[in-house]
Amino acid sequence: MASQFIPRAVFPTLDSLPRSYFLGHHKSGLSKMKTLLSSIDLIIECRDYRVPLTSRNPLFEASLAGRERLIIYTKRDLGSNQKKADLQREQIIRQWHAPSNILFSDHKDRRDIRRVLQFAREYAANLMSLTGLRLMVVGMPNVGKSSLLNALRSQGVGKGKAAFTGAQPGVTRKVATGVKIIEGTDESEGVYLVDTPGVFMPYVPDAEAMLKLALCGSVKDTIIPPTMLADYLLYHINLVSPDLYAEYHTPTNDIVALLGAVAEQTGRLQKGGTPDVDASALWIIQRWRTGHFGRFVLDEVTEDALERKKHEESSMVPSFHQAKKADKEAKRARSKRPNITTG
Ligand SMILES: Nc1nc2c(ncn2[C@@H]2O[C@H](COP(=O)(O)OP(=O)(O)OP(=O)(O)O)[C@@H](O)[C@H]2O)c(=O)[nH]1
Repeated sequence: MASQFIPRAVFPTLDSLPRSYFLGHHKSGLSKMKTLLSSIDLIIECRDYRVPLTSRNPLFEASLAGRERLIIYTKRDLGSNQKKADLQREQIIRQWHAPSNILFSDHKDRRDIRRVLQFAREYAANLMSLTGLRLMVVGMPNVGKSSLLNALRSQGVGKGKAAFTGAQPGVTRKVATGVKIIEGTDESEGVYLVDTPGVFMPYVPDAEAMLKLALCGSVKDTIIPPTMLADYLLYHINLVSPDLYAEYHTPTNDIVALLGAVAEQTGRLQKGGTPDVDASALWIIQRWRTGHFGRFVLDEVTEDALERKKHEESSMVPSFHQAKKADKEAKRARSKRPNITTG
């Protein structure tokens, strides 16, 4: 009888992983956002549906505090199968934010985009501003801010793309000028949305959070070794169902074996026919980011987990200076150790 497959219950993360990705344009973008605040009526903060807790950036709390916010959990289509468990999770997230408004979105779903537009329309009507409503969209890198802006503009005023989007973080580098997403009426000028560059947090508290953010594409794919990231993905896939990669391999916790099989079957081979493990790892990761190998959430979303997160955050918001120092120390420690390999 074949032995039963047992997925890993925990993923062993390394303390020496980089925990910072706070770049120059993140810092300057955030300063610019602060200077614009007085002309902004409402902030739309995007967070990634697959990491609802981990993609909350404490920098936005500190810098945009006191401003009214609509939180939109983006990329819902990549984390939800629209099953009962998904709806329950969304309910927990709603309760977490109550009484604030939150929405979930898939930028290609017209109903989701209509809900955001409806919210903006009602907000504008309540404000009764003659000069129109100005919104600013903020969020971590690659969370889908520019895609949301384009979708709102397309559906709201029937116009084409106003912002570049891309699969890697950092496509938007500067705070843009507002683009119209809802036409004005005789009484007002309409609704404008300002796009901003993604801003990463100064320091990521634990190594696993960094792996989650990297897997969702918030940091460049060169920051974490691809094999390690693919291994982290395999750990999650196995918790959902190893059937998700059945066309490549039988259930396994061995990332090198899976990547070898993927390399063979997709032709990712180096000279001499050896498997190109890094290229295969990046391929699997990119496939997951486009909805293959399962749609699931990486954070544990339970009432207890939310409480724990709140507690953690209240006891720790390191300054940029502290974060840089901690990152330098981690880099020094890394350079003294042998290369990181997995499997
Ligand atoms: N499946 C899916 N993909 C999305 C969604 N929203 C955005 N994306 C994809 O995510 C990637 C990043 O989207 P962007 O809109 O460029 O993200 P951004 O937040 O503006 O990125 P920065 O330039 O780093 O600030 C692109 O490949 C988009 O196609 C969504 O709702 N569902």
